[in-house]
Amino acid sequence: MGKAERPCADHYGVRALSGASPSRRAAQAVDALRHGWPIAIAGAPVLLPIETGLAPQAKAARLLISTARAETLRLTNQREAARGSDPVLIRAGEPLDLAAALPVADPSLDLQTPLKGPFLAEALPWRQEAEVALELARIAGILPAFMVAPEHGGEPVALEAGDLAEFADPEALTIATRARLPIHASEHARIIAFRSADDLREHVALVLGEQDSGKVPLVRLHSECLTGDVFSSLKCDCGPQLDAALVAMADEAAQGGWGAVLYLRQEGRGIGIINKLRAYHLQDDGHDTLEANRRLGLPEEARDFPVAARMLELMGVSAVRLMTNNPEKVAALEAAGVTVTERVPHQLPANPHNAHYLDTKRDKAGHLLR
Ligand SMILES: Nc1nc2c(ncn2[C@@H]2O[C@H](COP(=O)(O)OP(=O)(O)OP(=O)(O)O)[C@@H](O)[C@H]2O)c(=O)[nH]1
Ligand SMILES: [Zn+2]
Repeated sequence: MGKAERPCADHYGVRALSGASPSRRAAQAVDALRHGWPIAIAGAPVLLPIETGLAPQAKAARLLISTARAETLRLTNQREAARGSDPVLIRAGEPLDLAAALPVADPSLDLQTPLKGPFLAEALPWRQEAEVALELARIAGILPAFMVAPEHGGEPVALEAGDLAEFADPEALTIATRARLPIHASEHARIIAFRSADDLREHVALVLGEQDSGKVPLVRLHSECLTGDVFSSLKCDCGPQLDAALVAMADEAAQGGWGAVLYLRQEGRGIGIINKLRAYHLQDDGHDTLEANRRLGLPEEARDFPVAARMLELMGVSAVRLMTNNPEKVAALEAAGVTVTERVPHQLPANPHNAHYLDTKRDKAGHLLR
């Protein structure tokens, strides 16, 4: 990279960090990306998010995208990096503004907008920092694509690559409050709300039955699905699974046991509602649920199950009977120190709109579905 192209070259890699704690710096970086402001990860050039970028004068010849996106643009091949969410540095023939860079980031523009190529893939000496940048974009719910060292990109928020681990640390989670919550399945349900200082996603647990019964509870980890949970979307099985889990727990409570639904704010397997809806658009073009995430340059699975283990710990639960068809959930809870005494299958009837989705979960994601 030529020195003249680096704004603030004197500070490259040694940008002054604020006095904030590491997890707060990561939170500020997520906030910055969501707002369209640049970030500066120590050891890497300034990065401006292409989707949200608020810098009309910004221009850059280099862009940071994901492997999957680079494959679509025919800039790399699968052998170079196995995961679609791995970072790739590309260079355009001439500097691009944000409008010209957007089609590089957004697969929904593939057909309607010609790319300002040609692009060349370049060596990426700051790979770890680039991985952190793409992960911060995922957490912010934006497309994982950046202008690299843009001119006129604006004042960046500084952080270190290691700050992300502190931000994601489940130990930061605490119980914020509890309340009685009569629900359709049980008039005696209770709700517990959790939060952590920097990660703004607030998880909740719904508890049915008496915890002091001494029985191992029936537990369901339910990942947020706005479309399925609220609008009863037929594209997935989330809504019926949630309803059936609550009914099963009410039955359990009626028999002297108890159950808990942990409602995890990890919409779209962790990519956020907007990127999930982008994935739905790609699914309408024939891609399956995993390919669609990949084409967006996002992980196929980005949920954080250790946070669920932490919720159980805060509730005083060390062993569960887990309602799931997903062996990864069992493995993740056990890895985080929770004993899973039994996996309770949780399969609901398919419909014409979700049959292919369920087949993909069974055939490609290893879910134990018949
Ligand atoms: N990215 C993406 N997320 C989806 C899609 N369909 C459902 N989801 C999300 O997937 C999550 C539910 O995960 P599933 O894979 O259906 O089920 P699971 O929780 O892993 O497994 P079970 O415990 O067996 O139900 C929710 O966060 C949904 O929002 C999709 O097509 N794309
Ligand atoms: Zn769903």
